[in-house]
Amino acid sequence: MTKTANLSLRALSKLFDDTIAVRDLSLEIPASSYVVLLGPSGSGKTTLLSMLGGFTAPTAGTICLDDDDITMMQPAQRPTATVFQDYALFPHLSIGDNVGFGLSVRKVAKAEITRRVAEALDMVGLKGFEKRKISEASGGQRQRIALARALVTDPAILLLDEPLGALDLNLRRQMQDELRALQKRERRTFVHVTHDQEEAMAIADTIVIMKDGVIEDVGPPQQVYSHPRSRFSAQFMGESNIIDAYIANGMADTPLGRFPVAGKGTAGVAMRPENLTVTAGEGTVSLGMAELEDVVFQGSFVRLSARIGNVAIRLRVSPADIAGSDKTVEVFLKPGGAAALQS
Ligand SMILES: Nc1ncnc2c1ncn2[C@@H]1O[C@H](COP(=O)(O)OP(=O)(O)OP(=O)(O)O)[C@@H](O)[C@H]1O
Repeated sequence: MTKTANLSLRALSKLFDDTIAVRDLSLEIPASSYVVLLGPSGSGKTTLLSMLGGFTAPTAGTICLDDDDITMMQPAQRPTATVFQDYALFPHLSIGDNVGFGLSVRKVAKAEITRRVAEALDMVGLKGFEKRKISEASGGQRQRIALARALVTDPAILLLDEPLGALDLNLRRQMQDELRALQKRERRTFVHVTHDQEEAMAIADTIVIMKDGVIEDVGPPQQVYSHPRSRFSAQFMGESNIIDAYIANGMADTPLGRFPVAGKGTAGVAMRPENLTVTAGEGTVSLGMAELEDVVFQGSFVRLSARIGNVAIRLRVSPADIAGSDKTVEVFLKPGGAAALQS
């Protein structure tokens, strides 16, 4: 059985000279979960991952695995393994020797290394590849070899720093599915850094959105997407219409009228383009007449840019919905389509 443990980050901070890379960050990561750290460049994702892996010492705060404080433990001593963005494979060693490297360094017996390398290669779909050369491996295979090399040490926590950054889009999607399936099968915790919000939504159990070294939003993909905590989170997770509002008792008064909102914020309202429509239906609320400014066909859907008075909005509708419509359309909010923002 795979070892697995709850990870607790408590008031973690990291200062580099006068830069605060991570600021008083606390987070509970339950055992066996897939966590994705998402955020723009410079938001502190890599620094946080590096503190989890033991490569960067926190300036303050603690990292605990269940009841063990591992904050100051050396990388090789802690039950973590890291897959680096560039994979850091040794080109002159065989695939098997690359995967077994960490075990040889730890002086594990040869027969056991052979067995565990075979197991790790099997986990990533490269059974029997031990003797092949790294130079013969494709981009996707290199990615899997790097994964196997991390998994061979039997880590409770696997840390992945932009693991799919070097792959083209199709392979990236395939590897996203494989990573998620591997994590579910192995039941280890994966902490995966990316700045790609689609990747985060495709694989995470929990998305942690970072900005300026702090957690801006956290939760399951559906929640972070449909009920973003802040304007930044709403915009970072894809297109969103954000409007000012006075919110009380689940109702928002806005320049587009009064309608129900979900969530407990008071700082504004976010509406995803797919939650606005040009056809009335059960439970829809009219937001008024809009002037269409741009119509872009994208195959299965159409993107509309429009203006209701002086409020610019974006909609995503089905091609049939706007067939034959003229420059002016009535815009409706779908039920549950507006989320209240906390900041
Ligand atoms: N070794 C270092 N020395 C000085 N400043 C650093 C160091 N490492 C990171 N920083 C700074 O800390 C902040 C956070 O950087 P970090 O690399 O953790 O962000 P990131 O979210 O991983 O960004 P990216 O997506 O570009 O990798 C940035 O302002 C960065 O310049």
